[in-house]
Amino acid sequence: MKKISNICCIGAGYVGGPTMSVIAHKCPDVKVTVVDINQKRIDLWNHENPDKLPVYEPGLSEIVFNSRGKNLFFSTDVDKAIDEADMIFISVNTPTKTYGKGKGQAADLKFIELCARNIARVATNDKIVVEKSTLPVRTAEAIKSILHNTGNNVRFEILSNPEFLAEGTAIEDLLHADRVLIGGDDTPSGQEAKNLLSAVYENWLPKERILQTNVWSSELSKLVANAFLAQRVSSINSISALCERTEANIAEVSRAIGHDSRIGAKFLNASVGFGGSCFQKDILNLVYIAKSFGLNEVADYWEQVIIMNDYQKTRFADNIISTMFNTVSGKKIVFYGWAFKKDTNDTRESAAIYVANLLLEEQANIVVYDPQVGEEQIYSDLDYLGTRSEEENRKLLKVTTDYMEATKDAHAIAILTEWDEFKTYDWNQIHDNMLKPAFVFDGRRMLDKAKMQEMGFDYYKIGES
Ligand SMILES: NC(=O)c1ccc[n+]([C@@H]2O[C@H](COP(=O)([O-])OP(=O)(O)OC[C@H]3O[C@@H](n4cnc5c(N)ncnc54)[C@H](O)[C@@H]3O)[C@@H](O)[C@H]2O)c1
Ligand SMILES: O=c1ccn([C@@H]2O[C@H](COP(=O)(O)OP(=O)(O)O[C@H]3O[C@H](CO)[C@@H](O)[C@H](O)[C@H]3O)[C@@H](O)[C@H]2O)c(=O)[nH]1
Repeated sequence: MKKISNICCIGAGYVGGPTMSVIAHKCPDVKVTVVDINQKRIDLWNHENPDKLPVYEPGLSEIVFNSRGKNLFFSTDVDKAIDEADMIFISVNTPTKTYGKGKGQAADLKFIELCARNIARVATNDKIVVEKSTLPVRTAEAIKSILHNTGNNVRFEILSNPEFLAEGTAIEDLLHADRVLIGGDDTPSGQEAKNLLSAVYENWLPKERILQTNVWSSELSKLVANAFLAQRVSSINSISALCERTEANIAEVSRAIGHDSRIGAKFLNASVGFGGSCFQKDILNLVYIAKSFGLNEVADYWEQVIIMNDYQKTRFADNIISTMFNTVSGKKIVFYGWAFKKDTNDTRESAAIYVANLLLEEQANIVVYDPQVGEEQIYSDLDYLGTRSEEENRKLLKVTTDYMEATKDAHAIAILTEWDEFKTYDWNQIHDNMLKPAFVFDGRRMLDKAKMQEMGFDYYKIGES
């Protein structure tokens, strides 16, 4: 095999869709087919209206519409795409297990195993199988074992190529990746496979940004990268609590420490807590792996990152309750934002869900506005927690598409996502609309405190007293 000409990706989600679209865009000679068992998702990827794509990412629809039907295809015919491909990416979900051994911590690998078995069943010629999903260290071992025991003389080379894109900036991150990590065996065929995958990325990235390692280092590095990033957020959030008691200002502290080139300025924004489908899941996975090797101190060390994040979400909700005279029962609280960060429609593990849940426990009436997240998703997030009946959730929480109307007779506004548009609102009018005192709880540190106070708001910003 001299060059890859046919790629299949199993899993058309937040990673598979954007990643393969960029590969197709940058490698016009390679046919890329993204497959999924979810017919609805595939139909949306094939939709004629760019606003209907299942993933919202700035710049994504342009790239999809450029290549779709030429060398980029979305399909539910998984077997056909596997059969035709010389390189198969596995990009399916690997959520935290909700049952059995490792429940609540270990990664659920059932979707990965199904993919491996599917490939083993269908493949008739040699394939390179690439783990794109985030996986516990040594998962490639299990995939290898399934693939190598088919008895049909097909040779498989397994590579680990974890994805580092962040949602909201996926296209930028893919086009200008800091690094691409490729883990594979040091055998001649392993080396050849690593080089073939590297050649795909070299179509748009400088070679020195493509790092090759063994499979296990690659698998583990993905978990460690997320753990380090999340740890920074938890670290700064822990200090935000201290700032609120001491008249120190978290923005000034972040700036002061971030100027130290050894610390660096990124990922030091205090917030209502990190969300997203990855940070918590991957740290829990790291904790589980450490425990399974008897490394309890290592496990405890990383678990603290999650404990601090939970504390930050609870602290935010508690502060709303105590500031509003220790009761929010029957009070209208408007949520600006539900997504776990701006520029995405993804709500997985969003802090908003947990803050809402805590306030609903206190019988608050919540009205949610998010520019990209719809009613169905918001109720499904809440119902999933199972805290109260579906009827009760719909009675206590409403979803709106009118951010201004929502503020009429509201007691408070809580900012949960840092959507840029919130800065452009007519906050004077919002103040007029609200009951007084008009509370704003800024969980994303978006607005100018002095101006908000001048307008008459009772304004609370994370990390400032
Ligand atoms: N979301 C991110 O920003 C991000 C970034 C880096 C890495 N990751 C990792 O990438 C992986 C995928 O994440 P995601 O956010 O894209 O998940 P996702 O849930 O959005 O998409 C996964 C897709 O895989 C499909 N699928 C599951 N089993 C299948 C099977 N047997 N055959 C065909 N399709 C199947 C599902 O229907 C779903 O559409 C995870 O391991 C995640 O940890 C995610
Ligand atoms: O200074 C910061 C930075 C981030 N966050 C929050 O942290 C969460 C995660 O943000 P981010 O990392 O930007 O988005 P993700 O899409 O979750 O991306 C992370 O998780 C992906 C999935 O594994 C990795 O590929 C990325 O490299 C990694 O950044 C969000 O809720 C952010 O609001 C903060 O509160 N403060």
